[in-house]
Amino acid sequence: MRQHTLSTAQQWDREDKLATYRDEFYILENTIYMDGNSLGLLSKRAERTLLQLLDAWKTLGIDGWTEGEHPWFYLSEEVGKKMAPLVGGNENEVIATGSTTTNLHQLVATFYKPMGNKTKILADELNFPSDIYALKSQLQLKGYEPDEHLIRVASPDGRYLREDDIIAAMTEEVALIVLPAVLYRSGQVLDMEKLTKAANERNIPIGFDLCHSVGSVEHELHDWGVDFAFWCTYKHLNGGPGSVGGLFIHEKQFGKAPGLAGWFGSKKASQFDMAHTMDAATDVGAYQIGTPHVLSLAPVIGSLEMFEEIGIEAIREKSLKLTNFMLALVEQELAGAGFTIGNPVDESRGGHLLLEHAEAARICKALKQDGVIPDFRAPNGIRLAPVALYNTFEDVWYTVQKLKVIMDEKRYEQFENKRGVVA
Ligand SMILES: Cc1ncc(COP(=O)(O)O)c(C=O)c1O
Ligand SMILES: Nc1ccccc1C(=O)C[C@H](N)C(=O)O
Repeated sequence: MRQHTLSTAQQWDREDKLATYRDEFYILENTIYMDGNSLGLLSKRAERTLLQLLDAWKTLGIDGWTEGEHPWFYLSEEVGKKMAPLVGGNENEVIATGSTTTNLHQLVATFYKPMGNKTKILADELNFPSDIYALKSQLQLKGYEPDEHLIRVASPDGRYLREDDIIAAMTEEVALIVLPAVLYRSGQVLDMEKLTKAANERNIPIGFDLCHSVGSVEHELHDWGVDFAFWCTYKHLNGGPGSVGGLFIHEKQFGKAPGLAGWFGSKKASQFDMAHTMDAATDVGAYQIGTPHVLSLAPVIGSLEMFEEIGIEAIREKSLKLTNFMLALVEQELAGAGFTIGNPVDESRGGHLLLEHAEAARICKALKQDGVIPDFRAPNGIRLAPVALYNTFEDVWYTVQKLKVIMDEKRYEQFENKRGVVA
């Protein structure tokens, strides 16, 4: 295998067509940031649009809803249109609203229609806990025992899921399917097209959690026939802590009454008629509930400009090159250090890698002390996400070099092998 050196990284940085975007971000001083899959960094454009919206509040007051550069009343739809290419949706199929978990509640409340023996929700045992909590509580609301009615497809190895196992679980009893697009730990990308085809053939509504895939991998939700999807904008989309989430509804489902109704789901023209009979929007807009969190949406406007300029294909291409490089370096520099690669080594992975190690919690602490920000996921995972928009190949090189020193010198031993509060 070809031996990589620092000059390989420098050469690739010189050739990188996206290199200039790094200057658009606030790069933390003396830090290599590898945690864009939990919280992406602030860009100057995101800061600009946040300040613009604050200024609209300052100078326009209530009229900010309909005036100014980004009138707040139409913002959720406008940002939705800008996200549509990232998920492969039509413009009227995507909206910026809510948060991942609240959107999932809305979607299950809308699409889960148990009838007769068809009462089960199909999920998987590796999904993010919040999704599982939401699904269980929705079952409970309908009077079903979650342990009996939530099917969680098993993983053969605790890392990956097999699409064929999921398809085999799509039985007559299943009323709804909710799956991740990219697994939050292993980074596996599920074959959404294949799963959707199988679900459509069985007439079971299927939806995906795109938290770890949006802004990092390509999707064709409309063409695949996916019924719904939901995601956050604070990871790969760099929208900031708690930024507003995203929601996709396939047009074949338009007209379905939202399970959780609220006045922002009304047609724009009739919302302020204040009638007690809701005149719901005819597209994805119907699934909004209340007043949008405008200031948490504001940074997303600026951030998405970059995605629009570059296109997701070029982002995915660089992301894969970065993670391929990191994988090659792990193999070259860290053999014998006790790491297990916990992500797919082929390209069926999203934008992050997972290194497993019994000492992972304290290795993460040692990395942080050395200026590299990873995140730890219990019980033994180190997630590293070199982000196409702002990380360099040199960042990847130094991350692995620092890890090598930490392992060679056992520098992690000065820390307790216990996780921090959030990472
Ligand atoms: C896959 C996945 N689903 C759901 C969530 C929960 O999202 P939120 O807290 O924005 O509702 C997260 C991360 O927090 C996640 O990674
Ligand atoms: N929302 C957060 C708030 C605080 C700290 C982390 C998060 C994350 O999003 C973690 C992420 N969902 C994960 O895949 O682990």
